Amino acid sequence: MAIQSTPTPLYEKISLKNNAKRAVEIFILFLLVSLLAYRLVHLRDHGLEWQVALVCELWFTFVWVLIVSSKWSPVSYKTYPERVLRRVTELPPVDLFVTTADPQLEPPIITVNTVLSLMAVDYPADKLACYVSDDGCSPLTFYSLMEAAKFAKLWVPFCKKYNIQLRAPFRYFAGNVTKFSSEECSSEFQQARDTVRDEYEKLSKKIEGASQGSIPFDFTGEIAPFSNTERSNHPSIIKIILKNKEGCPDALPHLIYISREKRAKHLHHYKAGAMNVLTRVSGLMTNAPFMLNVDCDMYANNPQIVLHALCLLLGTKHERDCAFVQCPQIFYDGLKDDPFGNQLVVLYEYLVRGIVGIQGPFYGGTGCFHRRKVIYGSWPGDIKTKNSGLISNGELTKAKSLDGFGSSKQFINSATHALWGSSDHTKNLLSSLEAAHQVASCTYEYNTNWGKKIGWMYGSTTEDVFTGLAIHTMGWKSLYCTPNPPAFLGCAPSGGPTSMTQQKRWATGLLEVLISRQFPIYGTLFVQLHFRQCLAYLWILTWALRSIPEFLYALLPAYCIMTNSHFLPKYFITGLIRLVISRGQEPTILIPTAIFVIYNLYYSYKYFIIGLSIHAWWNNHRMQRITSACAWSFGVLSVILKLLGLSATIFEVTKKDWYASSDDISADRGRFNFDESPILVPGTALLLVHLIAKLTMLLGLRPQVSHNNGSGPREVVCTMWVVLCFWPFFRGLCGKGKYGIPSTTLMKGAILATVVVYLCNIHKLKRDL
Ligand SMILES: O=c1ccn([C@@H]2O[C@H](COP(=O)(O)OP(=O)(O)O[C@H]3O[C@H](CO)[C@@H](O)[C@H](O)[C@H]3O)[C@@H](O)[C@H]2O)c(=O)[nH]1
Ligand SMILES: [Mn+2]
Repeated sequence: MAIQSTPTPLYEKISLKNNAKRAVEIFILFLLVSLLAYRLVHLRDHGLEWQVALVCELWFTFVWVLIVSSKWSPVSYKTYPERVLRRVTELPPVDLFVTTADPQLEPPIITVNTVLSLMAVDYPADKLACYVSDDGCSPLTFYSLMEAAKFAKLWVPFCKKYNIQLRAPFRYFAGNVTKFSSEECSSEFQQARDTVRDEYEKLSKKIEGASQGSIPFDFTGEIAPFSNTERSNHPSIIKIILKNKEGCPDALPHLIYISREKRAKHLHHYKAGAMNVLTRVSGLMTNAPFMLNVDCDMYANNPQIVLHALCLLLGTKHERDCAFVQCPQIFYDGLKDDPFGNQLVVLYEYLVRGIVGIQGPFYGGTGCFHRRKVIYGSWPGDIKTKNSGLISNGELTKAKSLDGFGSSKQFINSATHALWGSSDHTKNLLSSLEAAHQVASCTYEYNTNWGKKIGWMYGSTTEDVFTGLAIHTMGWKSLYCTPNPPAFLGCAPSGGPTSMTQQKRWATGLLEVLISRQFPIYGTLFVQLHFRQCLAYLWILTWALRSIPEFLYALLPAYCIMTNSHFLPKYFITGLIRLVISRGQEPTILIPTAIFVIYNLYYSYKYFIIGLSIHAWWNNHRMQRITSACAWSFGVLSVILKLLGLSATIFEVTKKDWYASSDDISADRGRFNFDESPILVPGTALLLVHLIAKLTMLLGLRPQVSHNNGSGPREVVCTMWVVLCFWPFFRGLCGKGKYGIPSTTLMKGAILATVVVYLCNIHKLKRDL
């Protein structure tokens, strides 16, 4: 692709100022340090409570330092797609990847909509190829895609002709579009719209019928390869569903279905494995220098997104400044005030925008445009020196190519082409089919660098952060693309077990990265990872570990009430009042109070300035405590089990809810729900412990201690706070059906709570003796 030289850049970098916030952050840090100092000085006069509190607070300070230092360079980019069209003499090809894994958890109609939205983006169709990876090996998914391809012949021209903005049909037809352009009011348009709508309804009925089994597959014709296949035991199936008519930019892009070979004895590495197969097969078939990857539920919401991303990919002076372009994860039909705290708005607005000014956003697994050569393991310096250790004289050396890229000669040729633009590469879909089957086989990666130095990294259930970290460690930068309307929209998991399982997978995967060969501190000391980028990575990679101090800290007030002791400096509340009245009697109580107040004010202020409500802040704060206690603690557990060799970590696919119409959405959708999975036990137990503590206090069952040395209003306020944070569980105690905590979970929680209460009392007795 040649870029004509013109002075107008394709994007504009906007640095956002936030000096006031910095001042508050430094102030809180100062307070935290003072609290720690106070604790240290008085540690000898107090017991276990103070030691535990000190360790937890040390940890919180560390986490605070990490987050504060890494989000101080907030940057935004404004992109100008029309300039790409003007400046670039020839638009580069882009390969589009969609992954799906389970037709039950991920209804094919969702995948179909994502695929349709991608096929309809504003970009010459002969430059696009859409690859769908199906890890479920499902005839249903394949059938749905074939039907979708027929519908696409109507849908794509319709969108382009009338410049429709929403190109995922289910959203377009569900939306109550109120504003029509003059063209859209014409009767011709209305007629076209009605036809397309009827066809879409037919399509969704067909897919629905097939999902419910009312259309039996006869396993003949195109579907024949699916007969006698099992999900985890089948040969590779690669089907060209649609083929772009050679060089016809107004037709449809290629659409290719891939179900890689799976055999029981061979590891398949979940999504990372699927991405690597997609990379290889697309390398053979189209070999585009850029690749977009989305989850099956993330449809393209901005039809110009490919152009926006190209502004950044082609606009930087040096390629090393943009290894990949990440768009934020945004969700459609987001519930009001984010009751499950999973819309990630503040995370993206603050932390991610902050690190954009350092080395760039983390790779988030979806909504990301990659440079193919970066995925092939090339280093930023290779651009100049053409020497990556894998390559000599622009050709892959024979010995190295074998353990690097695998044994397919055709693929190695295509990789050479992708890396250096040399060597012949035929881009013929049909002629590459045989080689495509070879590279999609489950043995292809043996003795190669796939998953180690090339492609998506293996060994973590968050292959995305792992792969992004590897790229940043090599010294590449990444850029953040936030066009308006948002680039991609996806489906947020519902609250309760689904959301917890997702968080558990994230915490597990991140911890796996932390203990992997990509340890960020090593990357900073010996490779090219920037120091503050390393801090940002540490912040996210230690999510799971945070559950331990948080759990203990949450237990402390209950422990103190039951044993009639205290963990906060004396006169927490009364002292404050006395301080105000008589000025300066007990300055120490100011420290924890100020930290608590400022921390919460500061966080709620963040929500406030990006236009979210205080309620949204509270929901997020509360869910953060629940997630930490339930999901993240299980993350630690699963990594420990993995280290002990007792069980492997697995990628559990998140269930995607499908609502055919807005009438299906129940009013209780924002209510936390429960099932019998053990992940909800820690939260239940924590709540029970606090309720027991309150009860012992009310019934006067606590041991007596000398005046002023026991627990007081400060601990009571703290338990109240914990109970408020775990309010969904409290409601679950008396809820019914899926909104109530099932009796088995309650039983397990009660046993755990009893153990904790018992241990507290034993400890107290020992101390008194
Ligand atoms: O064996 C598998 C498992 C999953 N997937 C696909 O991976 C994607 C993400 O799975 P999902 O269950 O939706 O996970 P989320 O937690 O919603 O995904 C986030 O977190 C993942 C890492 O944990 C990233 O891979 C995702 O891109 C990111 O959106 C989906 O398209 C799946 O179809 C596969 O292709 N093969
Ligand atoms: Mn998802």
